[in-house]
Amino acid sequence: MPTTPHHRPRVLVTGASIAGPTVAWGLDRSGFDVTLLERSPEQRTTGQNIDIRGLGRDVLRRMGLRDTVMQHLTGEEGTRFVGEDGTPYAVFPRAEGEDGPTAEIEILRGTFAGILVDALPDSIERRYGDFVVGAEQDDSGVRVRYDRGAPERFDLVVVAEGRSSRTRRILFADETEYRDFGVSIAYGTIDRTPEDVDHWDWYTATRGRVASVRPDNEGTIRASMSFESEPMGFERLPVDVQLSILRERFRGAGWQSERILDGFAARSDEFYTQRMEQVVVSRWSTGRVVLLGDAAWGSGPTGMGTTLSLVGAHVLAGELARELARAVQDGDGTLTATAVSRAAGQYEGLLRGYADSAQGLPRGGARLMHPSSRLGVRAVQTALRIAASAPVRRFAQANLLTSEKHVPVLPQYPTLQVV
Ligand SMILES: Cc1cc2nc3c(=O)[nH]c(=O)nc-3n(C[C@H](O)[C@H](O)[C@H](O)COP(=O)(O)OP(=O)(O)OC[C@H]3O[C@@H](n4cnc5c(N)ncnc54)[C@H](O)[C@@H]3O)c2cc1C
Repeated sequence: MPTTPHHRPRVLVTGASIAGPTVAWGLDRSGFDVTLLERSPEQRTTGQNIDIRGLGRDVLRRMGLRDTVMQHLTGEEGTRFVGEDGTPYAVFPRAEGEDGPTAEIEILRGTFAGILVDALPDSIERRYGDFVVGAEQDDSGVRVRYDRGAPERFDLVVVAEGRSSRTRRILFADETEYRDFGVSIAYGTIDRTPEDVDHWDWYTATRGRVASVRPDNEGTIRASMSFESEPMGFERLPVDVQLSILRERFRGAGWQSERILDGFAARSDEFYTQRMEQVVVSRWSTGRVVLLGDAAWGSGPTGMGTTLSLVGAHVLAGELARELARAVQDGDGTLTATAVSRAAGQYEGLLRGYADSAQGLPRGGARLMHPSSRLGVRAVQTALRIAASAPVRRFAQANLLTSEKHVPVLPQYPTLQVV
């Protein structure tokens, strides 16, 4: 259990979604004095289905949260690839311990972030509605400047601000590269009808267009539409312009396209778009500032972002806990810059290959799932039909449909285990 250090190093964690609360929880338990800062004025509750796979499940267990999470699943029973009339041609059922397109643990992002934040003890200071505008380091710490609040000093800053992290743009601009996958995606919530089923139904049309609908546990349907395109700033356009581009692009696409478009327009406050691109940062820390989660390795949607965030947060907290325990043993618990670098190096060493393999789609991979011709659509259908057939399914799920490779052995961190 945590020793009480003479000095509780002060840590600022920015971002209260998945990675931020998880690392904050672990650091607090290990003897750090944690402040969790979220830019949004209140906890963000939106977001669609996210998957928790593989090692992510182990982290949940260690945190004692698995049972709570299992009570809040979306209820998705599997994934069906369907033709224009809605008839499935390849089906991947959800199965315990198996990670197909529908993972064993599917939960709405806002629900999961809420569970993580609710698990935080009162000893963690939570602040909403401010963000970092600058950070200067010296031998003994980091001086952080905010948009609104007065500057403060910390021993360490963990940046868990998601894919478009502002603090990363300030401090890691030269180390960051963005890899474009050639696809834009639109997400929204639409009304549920009696015809809807509890499967994720996925439809591939010609001209690089894909649409899907999936159930949630709130009585609505989560829909998405993606299309192959050159980067054109679609994601930054006003919502009404995005909606009309999408309508034009999906004209004649068939299946439930018109229904989804109407649904997006009806609930435009829940409509948002995302470019499929991967953030690649050549190093995840600079001195006492460490990147974590989508801020460090984000791309999407690969189905692995949440798992990686859980695992990364657990490892980073665990490695910093080790360094703090050593600093307490050897002195007054003051965390030197060398100790922080050592922990950050261990964390990057364990996570880098895992994150790269999970987040980096094979070249052309996203485009392959968005064929342009009828022949291309038929080729995708054939590949999926084969992948869904027993006994290929188990192999495919382990090797093709999920890209979890270079999986590290999760070290044991005594302070991060409640059970
Ligand atoms: C609103 C929302 C909806 C999402 N919807 C989906 C989805 O439908 N499907 C899916 O697979 N993934 C979705 N994601 C992404 C998914 O949560 C991540 O891929 C994954 O869980 C990794 O989480 P993360 O904590 O690293 O980053 P994110 O989940 O992206 O969280 C980053 C957090 O940091 C906050 N933040 C941003 N900038 C700052 C700043 N400068 N200072 C302080 N805080 C800041 C954000 O408000 C957010 O709460 C969504 C994320 C968000 C924030």
